[in-house]
Amino acid sequence: MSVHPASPLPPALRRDLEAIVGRPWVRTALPDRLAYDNDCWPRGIILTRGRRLGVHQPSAVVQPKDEAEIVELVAWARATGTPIIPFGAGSGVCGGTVALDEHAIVVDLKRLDALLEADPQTLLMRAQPGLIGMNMERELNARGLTLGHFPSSLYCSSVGGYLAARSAGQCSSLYGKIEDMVVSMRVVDGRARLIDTAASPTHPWLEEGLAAQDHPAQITELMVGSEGTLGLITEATLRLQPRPTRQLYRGFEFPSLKLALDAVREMMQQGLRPAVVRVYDEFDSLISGSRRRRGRSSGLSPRGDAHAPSPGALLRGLGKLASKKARELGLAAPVERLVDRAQRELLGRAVGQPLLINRVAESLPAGCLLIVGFEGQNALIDEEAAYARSLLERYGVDLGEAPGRHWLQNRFSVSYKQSPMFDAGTFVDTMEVSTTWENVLPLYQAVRRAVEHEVFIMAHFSHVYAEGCSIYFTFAGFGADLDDTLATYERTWEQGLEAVAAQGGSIAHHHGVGYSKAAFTRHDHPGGPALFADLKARFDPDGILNPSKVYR
Ligand SMILES: Cc1cc2nc3c(=O)[nH]c(=O)nc-3n(C[C@H](O)[C@H](O)[C@H](O)COP(=O)(O)OP(=O)(O)OC[C@H]3O[C@@H](n4cnc5c(N)ncnc54)[C@H](O)[C@@H]3O)c2cc1C
Repeated sequence: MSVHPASPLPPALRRDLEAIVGRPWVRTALPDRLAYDNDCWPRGIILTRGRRLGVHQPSAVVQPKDEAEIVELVAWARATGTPIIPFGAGSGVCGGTVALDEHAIVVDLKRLDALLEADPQTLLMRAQPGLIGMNMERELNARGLTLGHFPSSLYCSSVGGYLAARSAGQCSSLYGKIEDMVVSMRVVDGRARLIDTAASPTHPWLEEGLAAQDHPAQITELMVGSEGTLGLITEATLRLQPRPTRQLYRGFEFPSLKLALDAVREMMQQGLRPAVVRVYDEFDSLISGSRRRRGRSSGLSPRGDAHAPSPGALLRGLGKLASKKARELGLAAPVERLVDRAQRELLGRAVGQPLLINRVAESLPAGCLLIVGFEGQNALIDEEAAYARSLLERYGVDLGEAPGRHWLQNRFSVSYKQSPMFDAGTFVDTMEVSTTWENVLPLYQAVRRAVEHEVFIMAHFSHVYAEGCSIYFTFAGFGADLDDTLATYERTWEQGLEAVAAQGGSIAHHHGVGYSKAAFTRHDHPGGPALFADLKARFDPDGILNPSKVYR
């Protein structure tokens, strides 16, 4: 392991930065730079576990305290040609905050963490970008309010990060994605101009012949999802909701994935608005324990949110699969016991046999689990939930409230259990794509076929709309050594995203693009590169803001 300990930031530039934000808020020591070497991009985690450190370390980490300091920082970066990477909480999973140039500085916005206003009358709030989601929710809840935005990373992600990456929370079917919640923003662009998208007559855009005050919403639209490439978000005004007093969550089981998806599609197209809809494919359902029979539903234990399965869950699932297969093959009890004894060893190797396991999982006559939840203030919710229940029972079996309650209680608990898998030399990652209903199953199959030789893969379907839904693939794999693991990881992403593009799906739904998917964005928007170049010329003519992200 060799890491260059000294920052390449020249002393004179360091002094400039100290003059802007104060000495304690400029960090150039190796441990500080290594702390920002990666966000939650699994490729970076593979590198770290393989002791290959410092690949993407910035030259400095700077923490401004307010908008004025951010304006000064951007002006300084323009003058010195220094790339700037905005940083919220670093929970992004696409390498959106990694430094690709050793002179880049990270601008960490966590000191701007105030909830400035939350008005129960207008149901609007103003927040600074560094406010962590869970802290915000606690403050709002104390006032009887909620934003309604619950990404699984709620405890470790920020308001600015949500807006910059077009995030989606678990309750997006009711409350929308973050772009549906934002009213306006304050942004410092790459020319060091402060843009208030609620617009003022003296807006600098007027000089360029663009009447910003006539198009405030459009500027907000451009900035949401721009992932720090067009501006640093310094404040946002967002719509609030009264905190729900009623939460009705249930589980259902369907004989096939197709029937589960048909049921959900009909529910959405009839105009029902559940807060949460999550259909798990056969293997994910098996891991979730959906194979219990009706009437024993109190023992069900669907996983919380599935950013990635824990190694235990994955191995238990593989174990269930092996025993089930043994029973189906009519193996006598002693043989089954033998299978059991061999299981641990076999399961350890199973992750190395992705094609075999993927195909066995496909041949299972397993059912599919659905978690569906309704939230609100009054009896209308009871009626909507009852109507949904009768609709869903035409396709599948009601498992009662227990699976729904269990999911609700554990919805933030699973996502943090990936480390042991990386420690064991395997990797786990997720690929969230989206498409319209007629293409959901073909896209699901196309991606499975494309990567089934490389990794073990399963999926759930959430963030549903009248016209389609997102597919959230979880995959796990490993290689003989670090380089082999990286090669498997990269082949999986490339083959997976090529399959998504060829099948006409969108390569991202809510994790953003970052660096990892930037080479594929052109598939989603054929005219995109030219449009993006035009936007860069307007907002960031020197290309200092988060270079090589979103498009490359
Ligand atoms: C366990 C886990 C679960 C997750 N679950 C979900 C989920 O359910 N839904 C979901 O949508 N995502 C999820 N994510 C992904 C991630 O949490 C989101 O992308 C989130 O929006 C990132 O917020 P952050 O504050 O951590 O941003 P960061 O990772 O710090 O930054 C993300 C991007 O936004 C830019 N950026 C950050 N702040 C600003 C700013 N103020 N101005 C301009 N640009 C900025 C960065 O440069 C970067 O490009 C999950 C991640 C993990 C690790």
